Order: sequence, then C-alpha cells, then structure tokens
Amino acid sequence: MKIALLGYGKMGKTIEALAIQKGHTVVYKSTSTTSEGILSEANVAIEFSSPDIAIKNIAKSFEAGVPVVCGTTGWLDRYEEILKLCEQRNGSFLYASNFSVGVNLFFKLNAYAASLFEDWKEYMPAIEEVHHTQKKDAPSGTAITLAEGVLKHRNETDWVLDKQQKDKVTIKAQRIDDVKGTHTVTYASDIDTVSLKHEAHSRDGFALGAILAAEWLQNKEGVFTMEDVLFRSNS
Ligand SMILES: NC(=O)c1ccc[n+]([C@@H]2O[C@H](COP(=O)([O-])OP(=O)(O)OC[C@H]3O[C@@H](n4cnc5c(N)ncnc54)[C@H](O)[C@@H]3O)[C@@H](O)[C@H]2O)c1
Ligand SMILES: O=C(O)C1=N[C@H](C(=O)O)CCC1
Repeated sequence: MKIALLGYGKMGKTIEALAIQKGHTVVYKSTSTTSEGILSEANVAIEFSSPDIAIKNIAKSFEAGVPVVCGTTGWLDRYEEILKLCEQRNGSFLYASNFSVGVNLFFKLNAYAASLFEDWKEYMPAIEEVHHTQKKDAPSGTAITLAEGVLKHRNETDWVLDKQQKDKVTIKAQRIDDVKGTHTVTYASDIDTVSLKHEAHSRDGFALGAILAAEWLQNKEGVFTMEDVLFRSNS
C-alpha cells in the first residue's frame, strides 16, 4: 500500500515506522511547513495533524482522489461538512477518535457498563482523561466518545468539562508530562465505586489501528468507522 502521511509529528512518524515494517511505502508526507512526494500517487492518506488543519487536509485528499483515514481530534463540529464533501467526490473516509484495538474493545465494555448501571441511578458516572502537555484539544476525542456511550443510558443530556453540573456527565481532563493517553470511566455511589480504565503504554496501538483501517479501506467507497473495521466485516 502506498501511503500519504498528512501530518508528520508524533503520530505520523510512528505510523511511518510501523507501516514500513509491514511492507508499505510512504509516497507523500506533509507538515505545517513542508511537503514531499505526490499525494495523488497514494492509495490512502493517513491524517494526524491538528484540529484547525484536519478539514483542509481531508478536502485536499478527496480532490486528489485519495481515500482518507483521519485520527485528528477536536474538529468534529465540522464533521457534517466532510460527509457532504465525501459524497460529492465519491470519496472514502474513516474517522476514529481512537484507533487502538484495546480502546475500541474498551468502548464496548463502556457501553455494556452503561447499560448495566442504567437501572441503578445512585451510581454517578464520570470520565477522566490524562494526556501529555502538548495536546491541543480537551477533552480528548476518546473521552467524548466514552461520554456519548454513557449518555445513551442516562437522563443527563450532555457532558461538561472540568466541573460538576446538574444534568451533565463530568469529563475531567489532565495534562501531565509525556502521558500517552489514559481514560477512566467511574460509577460512584456513597457505598462504592466501580472503575474501568484503559492506559496506552506507547503510540504503537493508535498507529497500528490506523494502518489496519487504511488497509481495510482499500477499494471501499463511503464513510466508515472503526466499528466497521473491527466488528462488522473482515473483508
Ligand atoms: N485517533 C487516534 O487514535 C489518535 C491517537 C493519537 C493522536 N491523535 C490525534 O492526532 C493529532 C496529531 O497528534 P500528534 O501527537 O501526532 O501531534 P503532533 O503535534 O506531534 O503532530 C502534528 C503534525 O501535524 C502537522 N501539521 C500542522 N499543520 C499542518 C498542515 N497544514 N499540513 C500538514 N501537517 C500539518 C505538524 O507539522 C505536525 O507534524 C491530534 O489531534 C491528536 O489528538 C489521535
Ligand atoms: O495524543 C493524543 O493527542 C491522543 N489523542 C486522541 C484523543 O484525543 O482521544 C487519542 C489518544 C491520544
């Protein structure tokens, strides 16, 4: 597979190293200031840049006729625009707030826990995320996905960042040194607390999941998620 890397920071570099180990080649890469190679020669673009840049990079790939796997978080207020653009261009697009297989299994555990706690409203849910200090967005995309899973089974209407508010599920975001990504969902009552936790030890899980998604996206048209890659089809 010939890969374009849109964004060549911590994630772009990890993906490059692991993709080459898997026998793929990188034919294009871009940062905020440089680009090398020819985007239209790629079979797939893997986009890990920055919340303000993702839309431009995705649009550029559709224009070049290149399917896009996007892991950049913090731009989803413009998700509908991308869906329309993808349809207009007969493109292929796959976004995930977290590409790690472990986290995607954790999303399933989160949904199951939320359904179990649905009838026990004395347990208050809360989400905590910890990431490195260079992270631009808060809360993390993963924490938002977890909150959405919890909210499906609650009377609370939305999530709120770093405060307690009636009718909202709290997400607490912390930034500490080089933490790769830790997410905890808790259900706390006066009597006890139940916690579910995922802790990334490196960026390899995110990168390998993005490469898996890129391989899966070959010869497909439309809009997809990691749910499609991991749980709906093996082909
Ligand atoms: N979905 C996931 O599994 C997952 C995992 C890790 C990180 N992320 C997200 O991926 C994004 C990138 O993370 P990172 O740790 O690699 O960040 P980083 O800051 O290390 O790298 C960002 C890269 O984007 C580049 N960039 C900025 N403007 C650009 C432009 N105009 N064109 C092309 N590239 C441009 C920067 O030069 C840099 O190379 C963040 O939004 C982060 O939240 C998602
Ligand atoms: O390092 C980051 O930045 C990460 N971002 C994603 C998020 O916002 O959930 C995934 C975990 C790592």
